[in-house]
Amino acid sequence: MARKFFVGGNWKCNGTSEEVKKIVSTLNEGNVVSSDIVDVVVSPPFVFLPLVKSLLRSDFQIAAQNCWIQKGGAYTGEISAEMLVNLDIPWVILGHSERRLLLGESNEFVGGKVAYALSKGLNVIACVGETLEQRESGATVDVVAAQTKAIAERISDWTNVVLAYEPVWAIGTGKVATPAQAQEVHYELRKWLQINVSVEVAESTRIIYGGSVNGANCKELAAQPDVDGFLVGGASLKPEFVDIINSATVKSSA
Ligand SMILES: O=C(CO)COP(=O)(O)O
Repeated sequence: MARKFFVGGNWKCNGTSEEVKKIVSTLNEGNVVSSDIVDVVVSPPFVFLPLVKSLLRSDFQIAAQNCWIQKGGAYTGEISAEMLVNLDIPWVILGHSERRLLLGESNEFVGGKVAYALSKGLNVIACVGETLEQRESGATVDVVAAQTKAIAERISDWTNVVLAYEPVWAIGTGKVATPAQAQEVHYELRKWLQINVSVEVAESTRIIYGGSVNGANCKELAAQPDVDGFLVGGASLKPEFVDIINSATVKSSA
């Protein structure tokens, strides 16, 4: 069965309520392809989740950018999976490289978060990716495999997981991976899933690419056989996000 194209917009730590309203109205007016061929999920900062939920078109979904590894409680500054469920937020991004690198989230910690979020009924966009140094030393596949393994060891059902390959050197740098570079790592990740999880999970799990995706480069990336969509940062705050969503047609017309 074909994997449904998936486009996530990670707004990161950006925006005022006025700006958020503007972004949402641009999306609401956007002429996008049918939700039969693409899942669109936008991820505002926590404080804007209710606002975005109240305004956003009903064919788009919402993700939080993180959640805690276990049940809520005395964890100052954290947001629990239970709270997201309570607010009817269906998705969460976990293991983003900005959290891994700036806040020291380990592979095991991210794996634990993915397992806990899934156990509470959330859908997870789980991020993996290598640094420039790791790429230059030839460690890319080992790094993303280790990150994926820490997740795979803790979960038994991949149905509600989207895997996002985001090479750190391509994030926010304007230095996008070439379609061949993205395809190579996506292929390796799928092979890893096939060998270490199952053929079915490898075939059905969406592996999306993130790192300087924009309206101009999305189509060529989308044409790669193992690229099932995108996780977009900077360009998800701009009108061109609509063009990125519509790159789903590259797949449906293939
Ligand atoms: O980190 C990203 C999405 O999660 C990618 O960010 P940019 O698209 O701004 O490079």
